[in-house]
Amino acid sequence: MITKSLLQTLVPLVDDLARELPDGERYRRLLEAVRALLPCDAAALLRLDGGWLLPLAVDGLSHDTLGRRFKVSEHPRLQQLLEAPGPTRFPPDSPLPDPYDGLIEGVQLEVHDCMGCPVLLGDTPWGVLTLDALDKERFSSVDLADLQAFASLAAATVSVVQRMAGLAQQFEAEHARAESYRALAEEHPAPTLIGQSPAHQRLLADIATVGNSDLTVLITGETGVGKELVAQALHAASPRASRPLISLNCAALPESLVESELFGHVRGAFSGAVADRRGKFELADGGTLFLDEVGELSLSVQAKLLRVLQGGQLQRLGSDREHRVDVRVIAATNRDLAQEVRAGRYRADFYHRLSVYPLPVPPLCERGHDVLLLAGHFLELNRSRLGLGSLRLDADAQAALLAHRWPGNVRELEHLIARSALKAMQGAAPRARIVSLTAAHLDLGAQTATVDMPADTTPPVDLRTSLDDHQRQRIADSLQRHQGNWASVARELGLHRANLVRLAGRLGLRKQ
Ligand SMILES: Nc1ncnc2c1ncn2[C@@H]1O[C@H](COP(=O)(O)OP(=O)(O)OP(=O)(O)O)[C@@H](O)[C@H]1O
Repeated sequence: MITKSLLQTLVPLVDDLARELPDGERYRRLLEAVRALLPCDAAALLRLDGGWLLPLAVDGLSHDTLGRRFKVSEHPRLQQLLEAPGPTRFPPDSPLPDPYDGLIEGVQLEVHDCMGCPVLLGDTPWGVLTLDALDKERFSSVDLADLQAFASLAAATVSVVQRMAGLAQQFEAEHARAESYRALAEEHPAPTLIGQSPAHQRLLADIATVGNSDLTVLITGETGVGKELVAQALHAASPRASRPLISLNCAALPESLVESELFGHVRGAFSGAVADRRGKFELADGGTLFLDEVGELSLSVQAKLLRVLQGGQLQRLGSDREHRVDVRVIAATNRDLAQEVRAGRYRADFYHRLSVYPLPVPPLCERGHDVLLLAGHFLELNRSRLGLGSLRLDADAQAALLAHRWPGNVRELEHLIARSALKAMQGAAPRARIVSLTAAHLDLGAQTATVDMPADTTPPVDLRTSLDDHQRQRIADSLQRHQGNWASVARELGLHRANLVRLAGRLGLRKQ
């Protein structure tokens, strides 16, 4: 039976359906209403994507939950909710692990009462609505029909969002992915750029604007900010999405090989060329070519590339035949190419040809609380990899993550979480269901303090010199820890090996 209070809560939400509201706000209001009416400590709305459930909105759960991606096959409660025809309440003594154990805001406790309902668009599962409480009998008086009413409203909200965005095609694609989620034993969720900060929103808007064009894009940004993921997102947003995205890391190959990798070669073009081979340009025909670390190309390769970009024609090494290619180029660099041009190390014409649409990716320290969402994403990956029930952040760990400057950006965070998860697991009680990461596991204090509070007891030094000193010290310390293994040092510091080697050369730690 529909009660008066249910009606009073639902009517404003029905009104919302006909109003212009940001998508996030719609979902937030829905969950707020769920929490106002049903006696839960947390509620979440998750969207199905292949074999994964992605939280779209959470209320009462720690902020990092929004960045987590839950693999359905690893979370039996979510799987059961998704497959049920209607609402399910789990028995309070159910032995099944709860995906939100340890994630209820502000407490480290396990969830004790849990219910949820599939959200269906037509007959197709679109996602789930979940409710959790910290004590055992909280939901005993809840009428499952109330939960069903909210799930139906969630479905209506989703339909409105999709129609308003004119996403008919995406709607079809999502249906296809949702339909076959059991068949999709995917190891990783489709790559998504995680974040909600204003800087991140601007990046997404830029991707949407230029993605749907054939313009050449130059993605810039510090090491580890996610330039490669941005390139993938640009390709996915383009009319070439169903065609190949071919990548070449320009820093990883010596000059002679870069040319043959890019343009291909014919048999006998050089010793070792035992057969004709197509280059990346030909492989990317009709699609996109991603040139990573494009700042590392030599002047002579830049000249050859420029000719292909201008004329759309190339010759394989050792051949005089011309091949016509239709390729969109996306390039990325962490160098300041304008500065490289001024220093005579980069061709001005090539630089201008590449940067038709310059796309800067903001450093992590400018993305506010996105660091927690990203931490949540990496925590869930590590939870799964280590076979843990739950991997959560203590409040002091969250504060430490927010205070750190992240010179190695998202990659540094990714490696830090992997390292700290291992430490936390080793320190936890055997077979602990919830493992908590503390600030001590993250061990960021000294680094954060050093960056935040430069010592002022010594005579003043310019910023460049003090930065160099700091970097020299960190690399030297890490080298000692890893017995001189440069690959391990690069991993620890969140740098590409080639960039680390170059930096170490400049700092006098290694012969150039
Ligand atoms: N917004 C994001 N959401 C999820 N994962 C991200 C995001 N940004 C970066 N990552 C992850 O961080 C790691 C580093 O990202 P990526 O390799 O794209 O950085 P990059 O800028 O290309 O680095 P480099 O300059 O060193 O080549 C990858 O594992 C990537 O998946």
